[in-house]
Amino acid sequence: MAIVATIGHVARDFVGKWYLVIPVCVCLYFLRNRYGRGLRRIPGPFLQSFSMIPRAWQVWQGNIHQRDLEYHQKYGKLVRIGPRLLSLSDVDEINTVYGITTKFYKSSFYDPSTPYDEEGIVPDPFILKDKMMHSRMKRNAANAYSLSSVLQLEAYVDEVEEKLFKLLDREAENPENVVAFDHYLHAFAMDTIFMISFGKSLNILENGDEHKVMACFDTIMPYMATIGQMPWLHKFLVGNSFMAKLILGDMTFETGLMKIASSQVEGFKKNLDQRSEEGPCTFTERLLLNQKSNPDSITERELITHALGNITAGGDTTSITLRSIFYFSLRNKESYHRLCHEVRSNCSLPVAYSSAQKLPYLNAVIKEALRLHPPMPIMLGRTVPKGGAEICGHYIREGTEVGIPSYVLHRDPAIFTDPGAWKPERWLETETGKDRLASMNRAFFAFGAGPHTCSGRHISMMEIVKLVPSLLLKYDFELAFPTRPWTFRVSMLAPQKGVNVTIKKRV
Ligand code: HEM
Repeated sequence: MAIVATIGHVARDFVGKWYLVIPVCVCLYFLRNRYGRGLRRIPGPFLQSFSMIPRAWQVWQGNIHQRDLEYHQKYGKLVRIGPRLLSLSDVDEINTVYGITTKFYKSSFYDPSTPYDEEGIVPDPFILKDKMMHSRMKRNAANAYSLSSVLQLEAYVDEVEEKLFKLLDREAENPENVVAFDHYLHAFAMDTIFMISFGKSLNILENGDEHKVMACFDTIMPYMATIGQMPWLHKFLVGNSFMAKLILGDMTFETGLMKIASSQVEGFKKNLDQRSEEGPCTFTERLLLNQKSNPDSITERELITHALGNITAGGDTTSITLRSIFYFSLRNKESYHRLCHEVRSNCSLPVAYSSAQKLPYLNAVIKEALRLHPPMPIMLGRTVPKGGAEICGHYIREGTEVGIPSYVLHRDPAIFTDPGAWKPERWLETETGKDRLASMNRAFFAFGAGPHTCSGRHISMMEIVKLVPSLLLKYDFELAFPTRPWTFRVSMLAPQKGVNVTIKKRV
């Protein structure tokens, strides 16, 4: 009786203090987050287990790669970084989370990256949670990304390279000129990927960003990464057409870009009879040929989605890698000279992919650039499937989000000795040994892994393997401000600024 009376008193007091209802509910919600998600025993920063707000704020600040690295150094391989969010840095768990047969699926982190059109969600493989649909789409475009198709795209890359060389020749007229190389490499990569995909350059190199493609990515990437931490907010922001206009203004590149893309596709369709599988074919023509031989395999909407997806996924990532290659090797003179020596003794202009791809040190430099500064350094979120899963010796409930940040995994000192240092030679079997190289390759995560692994990696490698030797054959480079480090802000990607060089023409 006494207990009932006490409860009655508390309830009456509480009803009188109605203004406490909201704070009490919020506190209960935070406590449930902290203690009711089955992750209580997993170490991590204390505050972050109560709410996703601190994590979202950290991502917005742009240095989440550094924070995650510090957390893993302090707490170990498995860190709780949100109420239902775990960061993993364990090469042995790549297969569990990302492997070919895994049941883990893309988490809601990708929701703010989802494109919509008048028919609803655009089926972009990058964001698809539906595994059946994802594998169907990927299968039907696989030959367009294959190595043999990529070899047919070389001529398109050469055309954009010529434009770049003309501009750099002009810059080199005065060897004292400070050249914004980061911008040139970015414009080159955007023009090339559009050219490969649609057979026409965006011509950013010559005309600047008139379609606002780069500006749009610069705005949307931090949004995607930040709101990806609290994806339910997306429908009130860019997921809402009124708010999207307010936030993005006229920076939706899709209209201008779609116009060019659609007119190129119409042109290709008219001339498709003159094209054959043997090529040369642009990416879009290859998909149109697939459609012609099996009309049910790919719809027009999917075809455009694949091709426009290349622009979103392939322009910034490739230019980030190019910048890293030049920045790191120019800061390490010995490495730069070794690279120049290899290229200049084995290649001639115009550089063919088939010959340059055999250069061991060039390949090591590219891999080290992707290790030290992975273009997509953040955690690639996946949701634990029905029934839960065992990760790093812990049982993790279904619905929990987990993921590996490549920036952290690539700095695991147990796998990479002196992990913060630029050492391309670590990737040479002659200098590292077979076993160690195999374990490093297992931990190389710049392109992701499993069914969602990067579709365009061969395309990107072809561009890089052709361009870097061509530039080194034509010019001598030096950093304009050798003691001034580059800057970068991490969101979905990690685009750098401040890669300024001086250029001397050689040939
Ligand atoms: C150095 C350059 C590149 C890097 C480091 C890179 C990195 C990545 C990563 C990490 C993923 C996996 C994302 C995830 O699991 O959530 C991915 C997916 C993807 N990438 Fe790349 N990428 C590069 C270049 C390209 C290029 C040039 C293209 C297009 C031609 C491209 C097209 C794609 C596509 C379509 C996906 C989605 C694949 C899927 O989910 O099935 N990427 N990329």
